[in-house]
Amino acid sequence: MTTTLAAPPSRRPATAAPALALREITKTYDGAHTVLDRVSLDVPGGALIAVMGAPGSGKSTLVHCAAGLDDPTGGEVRIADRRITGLEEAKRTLLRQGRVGFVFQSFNLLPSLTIEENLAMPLRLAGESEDRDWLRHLAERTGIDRLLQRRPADLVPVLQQRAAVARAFASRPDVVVADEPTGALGPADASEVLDLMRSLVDEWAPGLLMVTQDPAAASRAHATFALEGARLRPVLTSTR
Ligand SMILES: Nc1ncnc2c1ncn2[C@@H]1O[C@H](COP(=O)(O)OP(=O)(O)OP(=O)(O)O)[C@@H](O)[C@H]1O
Repeated sequence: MTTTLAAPPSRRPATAAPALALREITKTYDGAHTVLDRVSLDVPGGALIAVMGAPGSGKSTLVHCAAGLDDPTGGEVRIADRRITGLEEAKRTLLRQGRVGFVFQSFNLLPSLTIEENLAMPLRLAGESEDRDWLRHLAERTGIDRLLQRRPADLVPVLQQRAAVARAFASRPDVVVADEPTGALGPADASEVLDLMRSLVDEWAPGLLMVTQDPAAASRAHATFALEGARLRPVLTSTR
């Protein structure tokens, strides 16, 4: 089953391909342990899609395959209609660096760099020139503009995650993937970060795929799916 959602208003043309498309993705470890079984999903630009699942259900595997960090055993992943599956490693890395942003549970900011340098890193990796006006705007929009010369360890967790969210959007990616983005935060801080991610998706219109065990996180999504028994099924939730 392919689940297609009507994209909310966005700056992407209505005819554009989904920001992220998973087609019949299968992932089997050690030739025997099937974690994803013919999973299909469209993430349109301007949509935040949540996938919930118990520990060990395959959420990280899904994110890794979707973002081109890992190749599925079968099926196809397309990012803005460019196939990422089956590409040789160097080409896959190049595509990922330019078109995919990442938010992790543990922030994963580079500790030796300032926040400003962390924000600029995706542009450098993608071989783009450092657009200082854009980075300044990004920092203001994510509420970290006064912290650009600090290092990650100087910031409380919620500000580190704000900076990580800013970094994820820095290269103006087609798709952002978030793996348990609220897992290291208390409820109030989690709510703040979720509101930020949702508002950036609404404003800048990448697709955002978030895997989480947190029902509060899923409540910010345009649509929610459950990963169970290696399959995805839609979940009815009230969205905000
Ligand atoms: N590289 C690997 N080699 C073999 N098995 C793996 C590998 N990565 C994950 N697995 C197995 O695949 C299953 C799904 O793991 P995954 O980390 O994707 O689940 P998850 O839902 O993200 O779990 P959690 O919420 O605990 O992080 C688990 O049984 C795990 O042990």
